[in-house]
Amino acid sequence: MGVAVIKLKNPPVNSLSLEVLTEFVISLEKLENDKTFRGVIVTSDCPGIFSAGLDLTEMCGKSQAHYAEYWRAVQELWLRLYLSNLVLIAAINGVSPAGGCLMSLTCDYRVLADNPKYNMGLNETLLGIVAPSWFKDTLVNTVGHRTAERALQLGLLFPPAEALRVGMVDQVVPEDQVHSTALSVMAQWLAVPDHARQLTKNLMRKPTADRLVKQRDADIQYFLRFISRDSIQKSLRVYLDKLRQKKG
Ligand SMILES: CCCCCC/C=C/CC(=O)SCCNC(=O)CCNC(=O)[C@H](O)C(C)(C)COP(=O)(O)OP(=O)(O)OC[C@H]1O[C@@H](n2cnc3c(N)ncnc32)[C@H](O)[C@@H]1OP(=O)(O)O
Repeated sequence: MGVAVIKLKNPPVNSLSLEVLTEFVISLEKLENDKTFRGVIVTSDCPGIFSAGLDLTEMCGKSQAHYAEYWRAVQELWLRLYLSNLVLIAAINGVSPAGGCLMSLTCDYRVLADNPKYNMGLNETLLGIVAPSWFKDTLVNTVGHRTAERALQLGLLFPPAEALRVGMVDQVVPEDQVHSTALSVMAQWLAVPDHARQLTKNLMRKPTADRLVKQRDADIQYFLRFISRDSIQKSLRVYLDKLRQKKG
């Protein structure tokens, strides 16, 4: 039925490095241009981890030019996913904090494996950083304003039952059924004529996407100022050190 599977593979945690973002955009572009494909299942090849989100090492101790290039790539992937003409279904087979969660929120439907470890949410505040307005918009459009406000301020990571309750995911299923469920949901979405579904998706999402499109450069400048602050760099370093020391 013309369904591709994109399996994120950047061990150990599928962090969204510049290379991963760039490759993802290229893969999507190819699929969008190949009329034999009408849908994509986005999933992970890393056991227990859908994606650890943006690659913190790309945002720490690098040059301004690097931060700008990185942030443009983050914007690009979000825009491509959010406005994709393809049906996108996230088969979430692992934990998905921050950018990992965002990626799934851009999809049309989310199936999450029922494992209490597989938390998801936008936890940026816990790192001492702030989710950009378009991250916030994506969450608000999915779970509503009040739930998003509380989740964003507290940096909440929701276990599967909670994620389902607040509408962050559409279905929670046993781990071994995530892929088959995504496939059967895909069949349902593909039963709708493409042009009508695509125009409707665009109608729902374009106003949100346009807000970023109209101010992409300003958004990059804001990111540069924010990420270059000593206090933010320090917060990121402390957070990364904590992650690294966990093993020791
Ligand atoms: C104005 C605009 C402001 C911009 C704001 C930008 C917004 C940010 C969005 C983001 O996505 S920030 C990233 C947020 N991500 C997280 O908080 C997740 C952090 N990671 C974890 O919680 C855990 O690693 C995990 C995903 C639950 C997996 O746990 P596990 O025990 O399996 O693995 P670890 O031992 O913790 O990690 C292995 C290895 O990977 C490194 N690592 C983990 N996450 C990241 C990451 N996001 N980026 C880069 N590297 C990461 C971790 O340090 C370990 O490294 P080594 O010790 O092996 O060197």
